[in-house]
Amino acid sequence: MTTRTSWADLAANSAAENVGVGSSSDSIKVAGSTSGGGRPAYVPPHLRNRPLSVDPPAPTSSGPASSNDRPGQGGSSWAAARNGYNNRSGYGGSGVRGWGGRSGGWDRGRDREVNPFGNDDDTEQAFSEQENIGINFDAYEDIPVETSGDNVPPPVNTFAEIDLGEALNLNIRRCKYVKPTPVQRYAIPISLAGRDLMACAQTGSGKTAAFCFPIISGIMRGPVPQKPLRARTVFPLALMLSPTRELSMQIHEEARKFSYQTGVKVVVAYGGAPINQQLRELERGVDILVATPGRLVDLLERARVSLHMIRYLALDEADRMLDMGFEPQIRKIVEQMDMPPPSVRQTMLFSATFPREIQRLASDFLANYIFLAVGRVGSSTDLIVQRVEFVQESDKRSHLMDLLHAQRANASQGKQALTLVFVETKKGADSLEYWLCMNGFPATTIHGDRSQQEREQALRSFKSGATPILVATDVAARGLDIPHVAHVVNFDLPNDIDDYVHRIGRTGRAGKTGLATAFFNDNNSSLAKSLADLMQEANQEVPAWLTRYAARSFGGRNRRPGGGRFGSRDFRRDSSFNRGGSDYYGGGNNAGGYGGGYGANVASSWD
Ligand SMILES: Nc1ncnc2c1ncn2[C@@H]1O[C@H](COP(=O)(O)OP(=O)(O)OP(=O)(O)O)[C@@H](O)[C@H]1O
Repeated sequence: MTTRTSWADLAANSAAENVGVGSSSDSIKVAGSTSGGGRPAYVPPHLRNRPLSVDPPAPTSSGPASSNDRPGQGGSSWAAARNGYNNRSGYGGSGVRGWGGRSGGWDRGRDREVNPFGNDDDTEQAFSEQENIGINFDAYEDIPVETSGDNVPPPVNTFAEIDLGEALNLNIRRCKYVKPTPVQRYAIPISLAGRDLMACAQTGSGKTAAFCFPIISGIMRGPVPQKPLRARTVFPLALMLSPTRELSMQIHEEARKFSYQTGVKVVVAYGGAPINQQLRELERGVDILVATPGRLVDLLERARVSLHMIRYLALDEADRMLDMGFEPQIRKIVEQMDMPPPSVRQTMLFSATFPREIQRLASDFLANYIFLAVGRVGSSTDLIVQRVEFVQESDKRSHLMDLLHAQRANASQGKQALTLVFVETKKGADSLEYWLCMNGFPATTIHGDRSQQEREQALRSFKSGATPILVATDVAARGLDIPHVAHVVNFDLPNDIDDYVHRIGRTGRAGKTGLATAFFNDNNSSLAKSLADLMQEANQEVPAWLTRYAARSFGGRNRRPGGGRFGSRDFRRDSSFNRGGSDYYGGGNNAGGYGGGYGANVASSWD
């Protein structure tokens, strides 16, 4: 067992970076709005945000306008993007429309667009010193990057190099994003060039913006959609799928910020919330639909949503979406409804982990795609200090209590960092929450047996610091971006190393440091090898007893073949794939390379 003193120091450091909770920060909202009542007609993006007059929008008269803002003009990067798009879709020819005045609101001014930055005022004041300003992106500077595929577009170093358009650039500034993260540097130019993408980058490294920016920009500049007239059916242009309700809500919130005053309308649909409210919101117009698979299938079966006009498909947490639980639903949505085929739409898959067998499945959804790995595929970021402690089942509670007491003792006055505790079962979550509360540690839970309202309330309460401990099952393991989580405790370790990677990734986000503690015992021996390997790769101290466990175990599901920095790289580069004329990817020999970027850290393609 490791010493407490060193843990306490770590906890204090991590907490010091993450303190500040106490404001009523609350970025998760219930979908939809009840205002409005009537059902206004769909207004395409190019007609929205225009003054009420029927005159065409005046071209910008001053300043270096981007091509996004000039009707009929295409900057070079956009020209490339549309070429890619037109090649695949045949939608071209109807003329790319420029963007006009951006005053006014939705629906020709009938409906005001709510400012998604408006509610953040408190949060801004409380956190502005700690958040995106001065983020330590230097931490990512020498991160290894690998790309493979045909003619990979070069990365950019700044947002200014990418012509995303004035309105989107303004929103990027409102978000206080000063420069792109490594995954954004590579993924955005690739997507803007119209290419399909399978991207793997570490937790908390900005993947959401990496797929949102090109989609929003693409819709703003795309041809005017000729949407079929079908009563009560809506035709989104982009679909973003994610595995959990809370993650879909979060993506929706982010996408709404990025698309504020661009005229691109984002709507979310997820289970557990009243469908009528979501239907009303959809009827008011939708360009980007963010959804969980189950609720989307429901909407498709009711013929309230058609995927016929989809130009962009993004799967967040793509490996999770294609594992056994979700794959049938995803196949139904992508292959058996009316979505255009891979060669017509543009598809982007993102995750921090991409097991080889899932890459193989995923390749069914992609056409001539580029594989991008930022950091080792499936690795954790070394911004997270990882500790593993040997704790018998019966000692777990008292051990957790010791950790929490140490953390409390080290917390700076009146300010408490957030702690996320992962357990295996829903019952276990409830019981641990009760016990913590009984012992003077305010806690709440999130798991699949709670109502959606309770889940949302729990997250709100945790985020605001009112209940600084959240006991969760894997429903909170992926994607959730909760500022100020200083400590993730794996009270029960997961069976799969990839789940461990996602869980600990709830801390140490966007350049900040974090701490992750795992309780290990004989029940977890099948995880020993992969855990020890992962920790070693992230330059963590591996306890001698864990190395002994690892030496004894055979790994099974969690064995990572290949080892090394790019142990789980693009599966198309496997020798078994390239032999025997596999039909997964036609052209292993003609793939172009990429030179440049991070110099020695960039692996060349198809080597
Ligand atoms: N260019 C940027 N500059 C500053 N902050 C950024 C930038 N891009 C993203 N962020 C912030 O980084 C945080 C993490 O981003 P995001 O949630 O997209 O990570 P992720 O890679 O999707 O993580 P996960 O794998 O856990 O889903 C968010 O708070 C986001 O606002």
